[in-house]
Amino acid sequence: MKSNYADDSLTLHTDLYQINMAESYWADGVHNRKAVFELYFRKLPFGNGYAVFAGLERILQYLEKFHFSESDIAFLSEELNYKEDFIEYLRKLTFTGSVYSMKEGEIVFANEPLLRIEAPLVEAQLVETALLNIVNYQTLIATKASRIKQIIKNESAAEFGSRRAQEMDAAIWGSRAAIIGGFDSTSNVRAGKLFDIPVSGTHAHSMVQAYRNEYEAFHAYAKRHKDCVFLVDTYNTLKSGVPNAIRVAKELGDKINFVGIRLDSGDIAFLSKEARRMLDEAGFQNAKIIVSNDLDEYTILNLKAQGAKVDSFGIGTKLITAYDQPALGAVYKLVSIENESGEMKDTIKITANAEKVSTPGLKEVYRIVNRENGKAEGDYIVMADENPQDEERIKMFHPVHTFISKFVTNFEARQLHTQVVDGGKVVYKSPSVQEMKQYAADNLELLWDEYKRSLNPEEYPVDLSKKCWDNKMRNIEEVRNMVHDIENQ
Ligand SMILES: Nc1ncnc2c1ncn2[C@@H]1O[C@H](COP(=O)(O)OP(=O)(O)OP(=O)(O)O)[C@@H](O)[C@H]1O
Ligand SMILES: O=P(O)(O)OC[C@H]1O[C@H](OP(=O)(O)OP(=O)(O)O)[C@H](O)[C@@H]1O
Ligand SMILES: O=C(O)c1cccnc1
Repeated sequence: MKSNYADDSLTLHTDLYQINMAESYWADGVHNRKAVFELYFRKLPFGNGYAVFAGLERILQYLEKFHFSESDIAFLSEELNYKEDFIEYLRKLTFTGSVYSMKEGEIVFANEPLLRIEAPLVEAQLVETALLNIVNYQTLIATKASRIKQIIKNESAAEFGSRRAQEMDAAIWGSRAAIIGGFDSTSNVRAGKLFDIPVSGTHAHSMVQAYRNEYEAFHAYAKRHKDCVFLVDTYNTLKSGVPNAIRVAKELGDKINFVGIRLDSGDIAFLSKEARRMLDEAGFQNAKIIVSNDLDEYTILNLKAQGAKVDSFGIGTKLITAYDQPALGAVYKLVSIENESGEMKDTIKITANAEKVSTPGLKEVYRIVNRENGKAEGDYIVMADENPQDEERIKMFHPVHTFISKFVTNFEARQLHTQVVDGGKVVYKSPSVQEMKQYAADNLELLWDEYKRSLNPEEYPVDLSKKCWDNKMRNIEEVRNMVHDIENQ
């Protein structure tokens, strides 16, 4: 590493092109035009029917501290040769905009804004990379954790992934995201300290190997630890590990709290059933069986189908690396910008793929909850000056296949965005991580089971209001006309 900069900041944690665009905006005098960007993803990960939003707390920390430090400025000026006048401008730059966001733990879907940034163009542009980086990872892991927990259901889930995470930041923030998604504990001690989340752990094969003798190793562990989980698969699970665990537990009696055993290899279904029988026969009906070894929602579902006797699952690699889908693919799109006369004008990004066309304008997202059954009918995106709660009956229709529609009455429209930053000041206090976890669990209750199943879930409706849809069509038409005019020039 070149140097340990004492004043290193996260402000340069951006793509070079953001700074290049910032320079052009500034030189052209449009940098302070008010811009509105939305952050959203287009497709749910893992084939899941919903996602769990996470990342806001780190975004707030980042935005609050957003400024170019002396060493940042020196790098831009001396190494990247930005001109002095622009450098002087950057020196004083902070984030002065406003941010509206989903709460962490919110159940979210494709094509709805998770965050809305309203800020001077240059500021909103410069923060894009970091915001996407944070939300893409944390939301992905919270979603994977929730998906796994949906299969686990009542048994406990421990996050064991630090050694396999994509470096240290991912381990720490991934542990936190796992708890938000429904996990009960993490093995990462620093995550426990930073986020006040439960830490849990057993011991590794190395301890048994170090003593060579399994029985002695368990004894040594029990000498210093009241709560004991013995890892029983170092030599032979059923012939040595489980008998040694039982022997030590019997010998030490009340001196320890024999929590149980951990299985980490072999046929977990078979071994767990046999181990359960042996523990029960020895009088340890309350001893728990913890299992680990490359687990994910698929293996866990399969183990359950085989009647495996498991009380707790330890899950590392496949959770923390989002093994089967390593990127969420959230994007950050400009939806409205101030023109030279100070009016806000919608902007749109068009592609040949109808699903990828952005939805222009300043918008709000509501969750439409049926008052009769307490279940969500879908999410409803409206223009900012609309309030669905003022209406008696709303028509919800699919934004691409518009013939798919339904009328909803007797509903509650819950606004999903909260203002979290106002004029550069953070105005939101993050709840505890445990509260976020509870919030996610409570909000999952709003969904019919059909949206929550892990295989081929039903598509949850995320619809546009008529006004929002008309506005989108008008913008598409305007762009078409513009392209047509250029073609005919
Ligand atoms: N009964 C089972 N049904 C389905 N999958 C299982 C079952 N038991 C174990 N598995 C899974 O099979 C995969 C392969 O386990 P494998 O047998 O290769 O591990 P191992 O060789 O015993 O242990 P190690 O990790 O030390 O190599 C793991 O993901 C494990 O969780
Ligand atoms: O399997 P994961 O879901 O990633 O969970 C974490 C794994 O980390 C530990 O073993 P380690 O990887 O150190 O060695 P092992 O694979 O040889 O058991 C532990 O015993 C788990 O198997
Ligand atoms: O505590 C454990 O058993 C543990 C922690 C991290 C990785 N594997 C296992």
